[in-house]
Amino acid sequence: MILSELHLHNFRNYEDLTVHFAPGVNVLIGHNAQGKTNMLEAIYALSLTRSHRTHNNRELINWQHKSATISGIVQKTSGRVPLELEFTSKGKRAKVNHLEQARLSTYVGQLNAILFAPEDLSLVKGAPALRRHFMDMEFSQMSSKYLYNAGQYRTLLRQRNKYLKQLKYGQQHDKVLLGVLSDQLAAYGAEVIIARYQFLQHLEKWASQLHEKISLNAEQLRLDYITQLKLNEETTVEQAYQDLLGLYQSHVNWEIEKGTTMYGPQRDDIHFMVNGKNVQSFGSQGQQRTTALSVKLAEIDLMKEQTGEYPLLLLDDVLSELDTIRQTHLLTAFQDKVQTFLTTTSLNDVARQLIHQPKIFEIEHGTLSKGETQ
Ligand SMILES: Nc1ncnc2c1ncn2[C@@H]1O[C@H](COP(=O)(O)OP(=O)(O)OP(=O)(O)O)[C@@H](O)[C@H]1O
Repeated sequence: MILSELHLHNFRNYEDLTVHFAPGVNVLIGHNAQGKTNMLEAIYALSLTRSHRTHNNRELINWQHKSATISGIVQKTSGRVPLELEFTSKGKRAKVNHLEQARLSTYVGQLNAILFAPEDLSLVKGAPALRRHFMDMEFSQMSSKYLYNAGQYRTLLRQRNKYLKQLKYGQQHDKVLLGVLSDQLAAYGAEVIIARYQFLQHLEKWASQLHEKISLNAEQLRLDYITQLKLNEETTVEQAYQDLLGLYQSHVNWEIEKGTTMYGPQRDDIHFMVNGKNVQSFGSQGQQRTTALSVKLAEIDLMKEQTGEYPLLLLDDVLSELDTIRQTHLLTAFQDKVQTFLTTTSLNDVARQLIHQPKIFEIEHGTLSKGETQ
């Protein structure tokens, strides 16, 4: 898919902007704090209805105004789809083909984008919450069912945790309601766990091929989904539900003592195994980077496999962080198939010879000089 045009109105430091992108590589160049990341953030938000760097929508609205709009035209094999998102202090509204969507889960998936920023290099060595967030963001784009189940799970988890705290401090005594919450939580939790397990298996298939290439055939990558349930390829959602419910039922007193939910997908993790060893604990920094890169790039193939369309690739200032082999991989593997947006402060950081006919935009104080094809 291709984002052919983007309009920003009072989004961050952009007051009014219309930009036409090239189907190939778009380079956004500018000094620090001019609006390069803001533009990638706008594209990412148009895809997922939320920013990759803040949960607070208010931050997306220009300081002088009360609402912000991002809109754009997506070209897919099935046709042209206009998308629009409006952020106000009260919330957000999403439109597909000019029709407002009652549920965000019917909006997400219209435009798919993979964002790769320097902080993604810590996908491997960072905290487990980062990897869970990664799974949620990526799998939600591929499956509205996953998006819905994960959202329901989060809401119920908050309710159950609150209730467990009330039981702990004697503000509630009735365990029947806890049983009801446990049952519902186990049902959504099982859906999330099984979907993550299955998506990770597909992701592993693509990531291991890429990892082998980038490491020049020296390394084999495996992705292990770490969960409290015992899973195999035959495990059904129903079995996972029974197992998770069983854990809640048999540890009810411990959970009340802790005042929080101790079981479920909010405790899961991914282990990245390189040549059989966990690269988080035993890998060099280079191996961790290669792993993060392979996994991120693998999502492109996975999305194509799951949705029939290549996503957009958003590269926020990552080229300067990668050595020549990894840069070459990043730029050569996908640029003829995938519309790419990359930000940089200087073209010296970009191996220009690797990019075929980039369209270059200079960004200064939230305005854009006309894009030129080089
Ligand atoms: N809500 C907002 N309203 C107006 N301006 C904003 C808002 N949020 C951020 N900005 C401005 O946007 C600019 C930052 O833009 P951005 O994060 O895109 O920088 P960048 O060009 O990617 O720079 P770097 O190369 O340092 O990452 C800053 O000048 C900041 O003051």
